[in-house]
Parts: sequence; structure tokens; C-alpha cells
Amino acid sequence: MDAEQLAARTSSITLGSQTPHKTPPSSQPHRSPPKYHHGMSAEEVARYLREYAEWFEEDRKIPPEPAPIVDRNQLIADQRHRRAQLERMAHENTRVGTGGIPFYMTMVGFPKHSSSKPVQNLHPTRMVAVQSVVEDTEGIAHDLSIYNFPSTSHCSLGQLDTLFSLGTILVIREPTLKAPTQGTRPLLRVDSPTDIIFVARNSPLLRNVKWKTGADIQTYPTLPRTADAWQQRGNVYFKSSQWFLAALAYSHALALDSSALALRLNRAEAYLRLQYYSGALSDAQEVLAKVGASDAVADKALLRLAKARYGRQEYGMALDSFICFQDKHVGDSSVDSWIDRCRDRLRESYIGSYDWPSLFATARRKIRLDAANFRGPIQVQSMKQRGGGRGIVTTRDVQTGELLLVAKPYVSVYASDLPGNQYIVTLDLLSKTTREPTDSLLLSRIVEKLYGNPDLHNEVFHLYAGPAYPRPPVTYPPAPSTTIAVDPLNPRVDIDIARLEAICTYNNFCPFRLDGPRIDKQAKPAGLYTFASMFNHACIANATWYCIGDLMVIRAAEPIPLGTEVTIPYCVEESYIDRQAILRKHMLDKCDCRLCEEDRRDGEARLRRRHELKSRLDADGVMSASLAEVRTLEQDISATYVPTRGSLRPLSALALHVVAEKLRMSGGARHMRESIQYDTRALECYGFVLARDAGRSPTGSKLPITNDRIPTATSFMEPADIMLRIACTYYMLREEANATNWLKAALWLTDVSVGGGKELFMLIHEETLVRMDIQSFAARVL
Ligand SMILES: C[S@@+](CC[C@H](N)C(=O)[O-])C[C@H]1O[C@@H](n2cnc3c(N)ncnc32)[C@H](O)[C@@H]1O
Repeated sequence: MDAEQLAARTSSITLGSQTPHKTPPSSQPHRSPPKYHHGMSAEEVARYLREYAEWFEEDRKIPPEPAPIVDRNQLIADQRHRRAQLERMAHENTRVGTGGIPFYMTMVGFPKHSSSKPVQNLHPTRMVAVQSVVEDTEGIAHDLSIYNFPSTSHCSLGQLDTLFSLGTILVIREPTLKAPTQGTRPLLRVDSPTDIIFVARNSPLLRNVKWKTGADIQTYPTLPRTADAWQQRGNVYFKSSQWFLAALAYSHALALDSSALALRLNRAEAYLRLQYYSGALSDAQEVLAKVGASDAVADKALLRLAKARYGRQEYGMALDSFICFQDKHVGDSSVDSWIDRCRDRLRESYIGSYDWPSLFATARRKIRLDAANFRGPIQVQSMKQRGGGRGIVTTRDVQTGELLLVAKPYVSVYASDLPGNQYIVTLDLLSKTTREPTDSLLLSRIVEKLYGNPDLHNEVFHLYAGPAYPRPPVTYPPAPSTTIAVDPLNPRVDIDIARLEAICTYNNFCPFRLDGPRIDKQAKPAGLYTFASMFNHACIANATWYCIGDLMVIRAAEPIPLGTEVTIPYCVEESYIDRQAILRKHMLDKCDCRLCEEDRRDGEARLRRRHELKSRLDADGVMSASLAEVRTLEQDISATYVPTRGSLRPLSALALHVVAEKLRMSGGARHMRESIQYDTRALECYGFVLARDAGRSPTGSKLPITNDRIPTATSFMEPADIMLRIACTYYMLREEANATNWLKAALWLTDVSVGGGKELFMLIHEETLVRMDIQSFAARVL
């Protein structure tokens, strides 16, 4: 970056002398924000957030005033103390505070206001954010919190020391001077890493800048001064897998010698490891443009370019580049597997042909799958009545089970990605709810992806961010933008964090995996799936979705005529009250689907009673209750549905299945037969139609259920389990023909929901089939 660019970039920033604020901040003391306590109930959190929002609005109206000056030495001493505590923890590998895992609270969903400061860094630590003390040219010091900075969410204090070395000069765009939630000192808060520019000490920008406390901070470490020295430092980081630090060091070197091709190649490789594909592609292209196509440097650049294209899901161009490399090196098989992978991805993305059993088996070992996106017969269309103004429609008539979308996440986070040594609670001022611990990491990872792939900005920022932001364009996805170079010293993309937080609130998925635990006790997963975010919600939807590993798969749940809106369920809770709570997190006040309409007609008192009874049904001890007790519970639940209402009663389905299980446990042929009756009623309550009631099923098959649509009041796994249970019971009663028919029903349901035929069916239900001792019977008769 030359002086002119930097000056342009920072034109809004005043460097140099500023009037220090020696006066006391205000004649009137301000009201402190309400206090949050760990362990608050959902209602208490909602109340706390309402109070906080009120306080925030009040606080925002206070006219600007000088921030109080805090004694610089005191700030440093406090920071040293915090740092020592963290070092002790890291050393002892134990916990501070109450004796449990350290707990931090962070808040999202509030507007960020802006001002600007050039600052010098004094001592980094990390809690939720990187925390440091900085001083400006006048020697005025503040605590500084840097949120969402790449590579810092799990890193060690040593790595922070390297990243924000003592004495580092930063230019910070749009820092927020934030009122403290604890104590009295305001702190500078930077939410976007792209608002931080690292300024070299010899930068022309600092030519007229005088630091009141002296140009160098005592103990300021000797940073490399030449491109070679920076490169060597970068190589050390690279060898120890510290990719971001390596890229930063190579960037420092390139700032001193921008024509060094080896440096650019090294940085491209570090970017590939970081999945900064835009940066890698840009560096590789620049090298190739300089060296032509002949030497070893060109070969390396070509390979890096091909891998970057693959990472960007540009499989056709990646394939061309790998083939180009292969043509230059006849007999070299090193890129064969890459070529195969490109061809597999092209097949997947063109015709939606996936090897589902293999993907499922792989996902059990490795959540993040190597697979391409596929878009079926659907497109985005303007829908004025929906929040955000868009939705998905079919582009032709579609059949039950047809593949509509397969999508890799933009970013996803699972419990296993969370650091084990801290617990972060994120409070969302927009939805007035607590978010999952995975949500704050999701935001950081989206920021990091944008940091290294700035050309993907619009893919995220054209998602709906709520009514407080301008309506997004009607068309989606946005046209691909050209590759943008990445320089960590001077990020080129603007990330509006408040808007990104809102986008996450409105578009976040909880991508449950078919291949993983049904309930992850530690934390629910969180994912941003950009194109899938175009689907609107209905509890009783005409499409279903699930994930294999991190791959989201959406299929038609019924025949959908051309031009019809396609909806998916954002949640599948049996209780109206639970569904409402989840939909509120998605910023949806009311759902107009058939199930919600019928539930609302049951009236509030019945809904509340049903909700209470559900907790009894969910309780761990329900299976140890007596048969009589569970029968009563089932009847009580049944009584919460108005008798005139149709058969769709999802909580009754659960209750009937519990009674069926209890009957089977008590043994005897009579109870076994009765259990089958209970389970078939349960299926009806989920929305299945028994073939015997429908006359012949439409296709004339022998299935005991009709097969024109998949009921979506619940995930297909619950009814599939019930069908397997019925099959198992018939098998025990030695009625193999009936058992086979119910196994076929479970196979049909699984196949139209998930695809993959018998092979995937046997994998998905392996544990259940083994537990019920019908695995080899199923393998034989299906
Ligand atoms: C993930 S977005 C769905 C796509 C969005 N309609 C758009 O234009 O980008 C979720 C938001 O869409 C709106 N939405 C989803 N389902 C809806 C429904 N059934 N009725 C009205 N608005 C809905 C709500 O504003 C919700 O917060």
C-alpha cells in the first residue's frame, strides 16, 4: 500500500494532535446499565434484554461528551493483572472465578456508533474479544476490545503477543467508545477486523505524528526491518501451522518488496491453508502474470491457483488448471485425485447425482464434507407479503422426494468447534433471546471468511437483515464479483458488523445432522446457508430439509406445481408454544400454516396445558411410569385437542407411541397387537394416511400408508422409527408379510426424505435395526 492509498483509506481519520478531554465527563451521572447474572431463566433474560434496550436507547440520546481520562498507569496495571490471571489459568489448565469454566457474556444486535483513533498497543489479552490497552498520540489511554479478529478465537496469549506486539501502531476505523457493563471505565470496542489497519513505523502516514509519551514504548520488541527477515519469520510461523501469522509476516515483507514472487507464492499457500481463497487466487494470478508459463515458480502458482478455484467452488476452471498442469508434466500423477474430485463435483452440481451412502459414512468421521452445491428446479421470486420480500418458487412441476437444493454452508459451527475452556453466553437484543454458544463463533467465522474472501461480501450482505435495514435486492444470488486481493495489513472490505449480526439473527439455521447425535447436549450447531436462506417457513411445509455432515439437503415433501412457493419448516416442535419461541428467534411472529391455525383454534388454555403435559412426556422417567399412568397421560394430551379438529395432532403422536412402547414392554401377544394399533394411530396423528383408509394407494403399491406426500409436522426419523417398531412387532408375532410391508414403508419414507435407497436406509437405521434384532431380516426382505 502506498502513502496515497493509505491516506485515501484513512481520510476520515484525524491523525496528530487532538484536544485531550481534561474536564470531567458530565455534570450529571449517567444511569448504569442493568446487570446480567449467569443462570437467568429465559423470561428473566427477555426482561433483562428489554431493560438493557431501554437503557441503551436512553444512553444513545445523551449528547457526545469527552470520555473521562483514566490514569494510563492504572489501566496498564489492571491489564497486567488480568493477563497474569489468564496466564495462571493457562499454566494450571484450571478455572478462575467460581470454580467452574470461566463464563463470559457478550451482546449482539445493537447499533454500533463510530468515531476514530490512531492508537498504539500496550499488552494484549483475550476474553471473548482480544483485550488490550492503547494510547493515542496525546498519551490518552483506553481499554480496547477487538472482536472477531481472524485466528484469535482459540489462540494462545503468545500468539496474541505476536499479532498485537507491544508498541504496534494501529489505525482504527469506527471504534465504538462503549459504556462499560461492569465498572465505570468506558472502553474502545472494534467489532470488525477490517476496521484495523496495521501501520508500519516508517509509514509516511506517521511522518508528522508526535507521540506525547515518546516514539517507542519501552521494551518495544525488535520487529524485522527487511523483507528477508520478515520472510524468515513468516516461514517459522508457517512451519508451526500459524497460517495467519505467516500471512501477516509475508504481507509485511511484500510491503517492503512487492515484486518478490517467492513471497507472494508463500502467502498464497498460507491463504490456502486459511481458506482465504480469494487472496490465494489473486496472489497466484499475479505471480502467473509475471512469470509466464515456463518455470517452477509458474508450476507452483498454477497449482495454487487451481486449488484456490476448487475452494471457490469454481470446479470447471479448477479442472482446466489441474489438466493444464498435468499436460505440462506427462506421467506425473500428483494431481490425478484433484482431477477426480473436480469431475465428481461437476457431476454433483450439474445433475444432483451424489453418492449418499458414502457421504453419510464419511460424515460420521468428518462433519465437513467435500461436495458441491446443487440447485434443482427452483428460483428466487419477489414475495411482498414475506419479511425480506423474497421466497422460492418451483420452475416446473416437482414430484415428492425430488431434490431441490444441496448446499454447503457459508460457515457452520458445531459443539466440537467450541473451546472447551470457556463458556460464552451471547444475548441478542434483536430477538430478545439468548443465543447458542455456537452463534458467537459463527459470527467470528463469517467475519474471517469475508476477511479472506472479500468478493463474497454480497452473498452475505444481500440476505435479509430485518426492517431496520434497506430491503435486499429482489434477485439472489448476486452476480459473482471479481477476485479481490487480500492484505491483512490493509483490509479492503467493509464488514458492517451490526448488520451482519442482524443477518445471522434472521437467517441462522440450526443444522441437525442425520449422521450425528439427535440432540447435542453441549450446544446446538449453527450455520449460515446463504441460498437456503431464501426459503420461507411453514410448520406444515411442502419441502423438508436435513443435513448429512454439514451438507444441507432440501427435497419436495409433496407434488409441487410449477410456480408454487416452496416452504421449509424452520422447526418441528410438537408444542405450539415451543414453536413460537423458536420462530421468535427467526424473527417470525406468526405462522399461518394449517397446524398453527388448528392449534390457535384450540385456544390458549389448551395450548398451555398441552405444553405442560409435553414436559411430562419428555421427562426421563416416563418409560418407568406404569402402563396405566402413560395411558392417562395420553388421554390428557388427547383432551387438549378440540374433538372436532382433524387427525393432525403431533403431541398425541408422541404420547400414543409411548403407550405402544409400554405395551410392548409388558409382553404378551394381546398387548403386542394393541401396541400396533397405538403406533398406527400415532402415524395418523403425524399426518400419515393409512392405505386401508384411503382405498388403494395412488401407485397401487402394497405399502400400508399412502405415498403421495411426506408429512412434515416432524422429522422423518420419528415416524420411520415407529414404522420399524411396527415391523419388529409383526416379526415377533411371526407375521412376516406385515413386517415386510412396514419395513418397506420405512424404506419409502427414508428414501423420499433422504435418497440413497436401501443402502443408505440400512446405514441410517443401523442402530435401531440392530436394537430391534431385525437387521438381517430387513437386509433379506428389502
Ligand atoms: C431466512 S429469511 C427467509 C427469506 C426472506 N423472505 C428474504 O426475502 O430474504 C427469514 C425471514 O423471512 C420472513 N419469513 C419467513 N417465513 C415467513 C412466513 N411464513 N411469513 C412471513 N414472513 C416470513 C421473516 O421475516 C423471517 O425473519
